[in-house]
Amino acid sequence: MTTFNDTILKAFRGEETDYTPVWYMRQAGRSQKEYRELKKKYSLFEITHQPELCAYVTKLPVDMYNVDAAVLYKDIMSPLPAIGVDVEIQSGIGPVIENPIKSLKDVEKLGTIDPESDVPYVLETIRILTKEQLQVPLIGFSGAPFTIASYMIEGGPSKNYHRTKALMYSDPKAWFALMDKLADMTITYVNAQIQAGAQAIQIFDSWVGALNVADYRTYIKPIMQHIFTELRKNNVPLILFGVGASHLVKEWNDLPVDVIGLDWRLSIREARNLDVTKALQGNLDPAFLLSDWATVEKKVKEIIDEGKQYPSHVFNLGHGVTPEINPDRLKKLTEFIHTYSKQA
Ligand SMILES: O=C(O)CCc1c2[nH]c(c1CC(=O)O)Cc1[nH]c(c(CC(=O)O)c1CCC(=O)O)Cc1[nH]c(c(CC(=O)O)c1CCC(=O)O)Cc1[nH]c(c(CCC(=O)O)c1CC(=O)O)C2
Repeated sequence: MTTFNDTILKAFRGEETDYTPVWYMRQAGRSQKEYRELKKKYSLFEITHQPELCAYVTKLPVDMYNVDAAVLYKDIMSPLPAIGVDVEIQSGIGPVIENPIKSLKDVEKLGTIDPESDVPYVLETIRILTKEQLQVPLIGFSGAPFTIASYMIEGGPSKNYHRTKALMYSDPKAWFALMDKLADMTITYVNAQIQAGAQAIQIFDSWVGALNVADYRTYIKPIMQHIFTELRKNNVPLILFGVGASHLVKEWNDLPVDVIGLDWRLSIREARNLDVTKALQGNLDPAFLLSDWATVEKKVKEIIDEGKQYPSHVFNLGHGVTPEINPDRLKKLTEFIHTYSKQA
């Protein structure tokens, strides 16, 4: 019987580790053929509503790639039906919301989440994984208010978030009411994941990089401060991640988080030069995984070397695994990260 490997939790907490631990955003599903077979029969929501099946999908990459953590298979949209938002994931489009938020009146109609009755299957999946199946930590997650709000206001994926920003600028009352509702949802939902057994949490603020620093401070930072202050009471590591948000990393560094997740736009060295003091996670551009192996190796060594000069770094991609990435590549990459970082 193998023993529980908590290396990644140490790294999340800023402690030094024997090697650089690694997990990949969107490591579950996507490129795996076992998952694609399942997807012929079931939708994302159908999988996540069946705890045994969802646990299987979550654990698959841990077994296949030997990564140092599992990340729960579900979407950032998963808790929305509980607060009264009709969301559907449409193939080729992404999440689609029929009745977008337009005003304070719409915000006031939103309800609250009661995880034990609204999403019992999420909690059951976590229990199965952490009590029975995993020998590595399970990372739970939630979307952050800006990113979730962008889908709720735009009605689906967006390129420029114009409707979202227009509501934010023109109707602060509606905006802050929406932020408060989503902050409450996030806190309640994440607390329940932790109580069920999740050992670390990533908050995806994937699209907040669309805001400038001044607007981040006015419209978002106080809400994020509140969320992380509440979540911190659980004493599990907290990771904050966003895409195209290099200009915000100094703001993030002020928040009570343990780890900052970088995409590929800012190197680990550059982040340190900006006086970012938190543990860092990242940041191989997923595009490298479609390159020849020598090119991958060179870049990965560079990232590990930069991370090694500071006490803690968790390897990850700069954003999620894309469906066309060959699973063998992820297996080889994980092996290389483990071996090289032990020697470096
Ligand atoms: O697959 C896509 O990314 C396209 C559709 C899309 C989804 N959520 C979405 C998007 C992007 C958008 O349209 O804005 C919207 C979405 N989901 C998510 C994020 C956060 C992020 O990645 O920055 C975002 C926003 C940013 C982004 O698109 O990358 C997070 C997410 N979705 C999902 C997971 C779980 C997982 O992959 O294990 C996770 C998070 C955990 C992790 O990183 O591992 C799962 C998910 N969401 C979704 C799908 C496709 C399901 C289907 O086609 O039936 C799937 C499953 C799959 O990839 O096979 C739908």
